[in-house]
Parts: sequence; structure tokens; C-alpha cells
Amino acid sequence: MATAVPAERDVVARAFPGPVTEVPLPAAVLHRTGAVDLLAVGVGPALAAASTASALTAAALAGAPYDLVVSAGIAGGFAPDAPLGALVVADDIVAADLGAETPDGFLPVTDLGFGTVSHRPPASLVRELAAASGALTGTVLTVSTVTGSARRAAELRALHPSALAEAMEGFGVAEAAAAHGTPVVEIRAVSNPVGPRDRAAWRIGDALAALTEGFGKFAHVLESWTQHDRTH
Ligand SMILES: O=C(O)c1cccc(C(=O)CC[C@H]2O[C@@H](n3cnc4c(=O)[nH]cnc43)[C@H](O)[C@@H]2O)c1
Repeated sequence: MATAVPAERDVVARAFPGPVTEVPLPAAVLHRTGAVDLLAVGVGPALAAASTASALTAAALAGAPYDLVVSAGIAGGFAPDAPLGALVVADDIVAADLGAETPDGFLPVTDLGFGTVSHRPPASLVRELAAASGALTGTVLTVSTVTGSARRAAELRALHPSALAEAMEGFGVAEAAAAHGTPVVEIRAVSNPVGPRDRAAWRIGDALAALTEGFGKFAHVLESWTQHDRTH
């Protein structure tokens, strides 16, 4: 379970009660419960990828590779579809600003002949998580720069009409998971609208509460995620 910061990790941890063991890794300290490992991977896609890769590699070398990686935390929501406090399960984790600006508009890095800009979580898992919680499903964008204007919000939505939310770690976490052949899903709670910068409009407490409530419902789905589920 990869969150950006410890506050997000700790609200998610409430869904997995019991003793916690701290396991130091090169990039971060893993919180191990009986059911899941939780890691505050840092803010932004690069640090999130490095921290997640470190945990995945440590687990693989210990002979206990992970079955699933979950990127979780707060996010900006695209109004009116993803209002404050809404939960979003990503059916597509998309790097929104990985590419090149041209006179004719933005070109994703795939159009330049490199890499990937999208990781799709297993459809059955997305369905089960949404059914268990009533969460919205849609694209969650990963950005390196938090959107701060109506113009940029509209530009992103025009490029990604299915986008419900933007955050800063999902694609980095997903790249690390993909490098290990491990399925990934991203779950976000909306703390602020994507658009003009307005710190007074943030509802971080409400979003953290939504994460706690949501993970109370997601926990059994995530814990029962099996090899069988992955093929459906
Ligand atoms: O200073 C600002 O204007 C500002 C606006 C929104 C978010 C931030 C952050 O520093 C939060 C980064 C942190 O939280 C996630 N997050 C939450 N809301 C958003 C958003 O609208 N766009 C992108 N990321 C968001 C993100 O995943 C980071 O972990 C500052």
C-alpha cells in the first residue's frame, strides 16, 4: 500500500488493525501489519517510483513478492464529476504531463517513440472495489505540477475526457509495479477541486476521513485478491 505521506498511510492503516512492525528500506520505512505492508513513498512520481521499487525489490529478494500494489491518497477532483470527499478507483492510471509540448499541442511520450503513459489496473478488481464502496471509477491522472488554473484544468479534461481526478504518485507507483510484473490499482479521495488555486477550499480532513471509511470497505476485497481473480 503506497501513500505519499505518513498521514495518508496512517488513515489507511486503520482498516488493517493489529501490531505493526517497522522494516527499514533504503528509501523509506515499511509499516508491516499482519495483512498488508504500508509505505509512505513521498510526494511526486519520481520519489514514489523509487520508494515503491525499493519495497518491491526487497520483497522479491526475500522470496515473498507482493501480489498487488495499491497507490492511495488524496487528490484533486474534476468538477462536477468528482466532488469533494468522493472516492475514486482508477480504471486507468495516466501520466498526464509526460511528453513534449509542440506548436500543435501536447504529445505524449509514446508518440515520441518512448515508454508508456498508462497503466490499467485489473478490471475485475476495479469493479469489486467500486461495488464494495460505491466509489467512482475513471481515469486518475498523475501530474508533476498541481493544476492551478481553470485553463489547465480544461486542457487536461480535453486531453483526458474520462479523467476524474489528478494526483502526483500513481503513475510512478505503477511504473515500479509494472517493472516487477505486479498488478496495480490507484484509490483516491478528493480533497480539492482541480482548477484555480484556492487553499481555503481544501478539505484534507474530509478526504482523509473518506479514505478511512473507504478502506474499511476495500480491505476484504484487497485481502482476498487472488491469482484466480487476476485472470477475470
Ligand atoms: O499549493 C497548492 O496550491 C496545492 C494544491 C493542491 C495540492 C497541493 C499539494 O501539495 C498536495 C500534494 C499531495 O496531495 C495529492 N494531491 C491532492 N490534491 C491534488 C491536486 O489537486 N493535484 C495534484 N495532486 C494533489 C498529491 O498526490 C500529493 O501527494 C498543493
